[in-house]
Amino acid sequence: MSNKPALTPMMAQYLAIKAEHQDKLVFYRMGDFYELFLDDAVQAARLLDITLTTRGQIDGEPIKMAGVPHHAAEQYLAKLVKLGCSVAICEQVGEVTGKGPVERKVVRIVTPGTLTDHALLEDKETNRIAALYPLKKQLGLAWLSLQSGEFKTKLIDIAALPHELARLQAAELLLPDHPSAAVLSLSGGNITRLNHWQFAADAATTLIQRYFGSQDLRAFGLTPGEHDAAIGAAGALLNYVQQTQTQLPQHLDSLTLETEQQYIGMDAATRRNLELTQTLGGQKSPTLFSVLDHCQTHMGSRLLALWLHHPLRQKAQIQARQQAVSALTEHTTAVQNLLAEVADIERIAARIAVGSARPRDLSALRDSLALLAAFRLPETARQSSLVATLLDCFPQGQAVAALLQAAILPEPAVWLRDGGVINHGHHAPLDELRHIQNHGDEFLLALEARERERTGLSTLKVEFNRVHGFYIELSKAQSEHAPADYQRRQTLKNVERYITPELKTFEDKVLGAQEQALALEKKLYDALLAQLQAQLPLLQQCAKAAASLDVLTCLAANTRHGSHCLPQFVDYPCIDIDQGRHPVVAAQVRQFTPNSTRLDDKRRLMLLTGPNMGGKSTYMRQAALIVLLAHIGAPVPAVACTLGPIDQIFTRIGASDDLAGNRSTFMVEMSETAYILHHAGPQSLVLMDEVGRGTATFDGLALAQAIAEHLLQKNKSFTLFATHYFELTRLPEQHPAAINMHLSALEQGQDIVFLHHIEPGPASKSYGIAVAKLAGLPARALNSAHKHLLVLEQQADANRRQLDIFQAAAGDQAAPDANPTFPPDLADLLNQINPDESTPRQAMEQLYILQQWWAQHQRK
Ligand SMILES: Nc1ncnc2c1ncn2[C@@H]1O[C@H](COP(=O)(O)OP(=O)(O)OP(=O)(O)O)[C@@H](O)[C@H]1O
Repeated sequence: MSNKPALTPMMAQYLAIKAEHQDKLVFYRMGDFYELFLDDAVQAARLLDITLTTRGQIDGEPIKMAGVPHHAAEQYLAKLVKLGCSVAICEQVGEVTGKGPVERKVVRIVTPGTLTDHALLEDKETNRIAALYPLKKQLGLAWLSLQSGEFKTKLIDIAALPHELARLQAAELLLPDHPSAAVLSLSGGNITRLNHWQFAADAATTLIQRYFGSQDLRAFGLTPGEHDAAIGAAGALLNYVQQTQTQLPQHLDSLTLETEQQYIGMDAATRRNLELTQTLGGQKSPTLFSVLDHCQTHMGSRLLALWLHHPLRQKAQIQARQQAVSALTEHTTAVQNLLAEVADIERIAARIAVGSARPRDLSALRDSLALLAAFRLPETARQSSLVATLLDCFPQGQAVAALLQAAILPEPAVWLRDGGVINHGHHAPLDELRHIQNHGDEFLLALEARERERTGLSTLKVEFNRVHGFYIELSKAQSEHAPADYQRRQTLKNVERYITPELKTFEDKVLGAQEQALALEKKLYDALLAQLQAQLPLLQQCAKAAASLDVLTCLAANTRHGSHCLPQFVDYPCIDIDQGRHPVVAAQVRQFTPNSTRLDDKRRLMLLTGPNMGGKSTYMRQAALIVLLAHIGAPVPAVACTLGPIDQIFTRIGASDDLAGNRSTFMVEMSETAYILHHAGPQSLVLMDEVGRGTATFDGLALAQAIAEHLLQKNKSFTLFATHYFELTRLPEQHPAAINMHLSALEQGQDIVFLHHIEPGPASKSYGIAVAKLAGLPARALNSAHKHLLVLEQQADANRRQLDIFQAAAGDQAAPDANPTFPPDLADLLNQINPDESTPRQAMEQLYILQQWWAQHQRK
């Protein structure tokens, strides 16, 4: 017989629950605490910095334990989820019987991608969960947001995976636990592996059809066989949500199949380089989003961020937004004043869907819906059919507002457990319980008066004591006249005490009133949530309409700062920006110099030169940001703007090491460039900033030239190509679709003044030392640099003169003589070259000469 002490029933219960949630931390509810045991306790104590204690023993070992108070659990959950942990919340669900532990059940699993509590979410960010499913040659990607109800799926190319993930920024990624997933080579992020059968297309089809009550997936644009990987990924997501939320929330949008034609494509590097919602340094501002976001609601801000990452390609959709922006321009103040009072209906709806909405959520929802329903704009605003459609959603919220007005107190308590949430007059039994609690004295006085009158006994009193509760008291003398319905409760020396059925009922009511009222409020509240759950589609529609109105109004209001225009879209190839400004840099400098950008079928590549700090990067990004803004329907910072069809934006800007990915600066630069050369087309906008500078001068120059030529000849994309290689400015001589432009600067003595103005032709100088002076290089170092420069220039002149001797013989480098004559001795030729002191251009020329010398001597 084993002499090990048996597990306590509670520990046995805990271990059984833990066995089903091995990969999660289990928060096990005990009274006012969530307790964690064993390894969970050790991990939580470390991650949350909470005390680790012990309690009881298993196999002679003390059981490690750590706990967090129930009322503060959210902040601990937030921390754990941020660290990538998933937590199973195990609540007491049974009655306390005194026999064995109370029944407990996991009621919810909190994972990074399925959060709905607002304490756990960033206000302005959309929390998404995604699933990936490689199946044969397909790769399915599905994603959903439990806050917004967004639910989408698509088939993607494996090469596009990093870019899709950069776009979605999913908080959690589901993958099948199957060798086929190894091809995805994902690193970082919160990855949850599921049994691969959870991705099976058949089961997924049934689940999706059941959820949406549809007969067929074709309604969603999904064809079995053709889209199996996308269907499987979507099914795995639904299944996971069902498991973690214990039931499927009813508010998911109908599943949509996303196609490549919908949005302008941007790879991960482009989203990063354009600093749409995050700076290159990882901060939240200054970014395009931070500068634009004057939305009044958090749901508006989230939608704006979504739009920035999803520029539209369909002209009709963009123009509908443009018309809405124009129609709202006159009404921005009225709309913004309204929206400033509107709560985050989208997130409240999500909390209603999962049953976790709090009383203050419902009062905020009530007030917001009522405000929206009462809102009117003049007819002129409704000339935009989009604005009219959005405004027409709001009156539909009136019925829910009325329901909540009737059901919820004007200012309900924060917590349902405290009571004081359900309105007076909503439910008669609750009113009565509250009346008893609040008006017990009045009842007793009235009862006393009534009984005295009925019995005619002058000593009759209604009293209360802790031991005997309520009673009617009569003097000994009058007690013999007590009515028949008086039941004796206590006999004292001079008095008799009685109870009546009415007083007994009252006593039961008063003593239990508070408890009963709380229980009743909870029941009524749950019933109200169930009623609201039936209205979720309507709530989400109102939320989406309010968010869209918020973004469109924000875009309209932004035009007040400096001149903006609504771009015109044409069907021929062109990017024509008149006097454009960089929306973020312009908001930061005192005076911004506007610049125009003109590219068309005949001018496809602009070679940009100019001093460091001259504004090349700003100019290039400005063009991309204006194109992007134009495609979300926003007014752009320019005097005029005409755009032909654009399908993708690519950027190769700046150099950064990807040490985690084991790629050097140059490797990153070249793999990003390779991606562009493989994917850019004639409708793409490509920004290339100083490509080639990450390697030796000759290699860099040669690569830069080859890349520019590839873009001109093969990709035929619209390209802005900034470079410090002056040799490249010869490109337009061979390629008429290339043009030279430069950012101008003025020299004043040893100083430089940047004009930041774009002008035709190549730059004449690089002004590196003047910029170094601006950067604060010590005077001594600057002087020394000047001297070195002088020597280098003199040597270069000398070299040039020597080269000129060759050139006299060799002819023009651009059009080499077919039969130049050279000195017979190679040593002579080589002696005249000083590699340390040659400029890249001279070095190239020298190479040409050597090559020709060699060719000539081969022939001899
Ligand atoms: N059009 C403009 N008007 C006013 N200020 C500008 C303009 N363009 C750029 N600037 C200012 O000049 C700074 C440098 O610009 P930018 O980084 O674009 O130069 P660059 O030519 O790319 O430099 P480098 O070659 O060193 O990368 C910006 O941070 C901004 O403050």
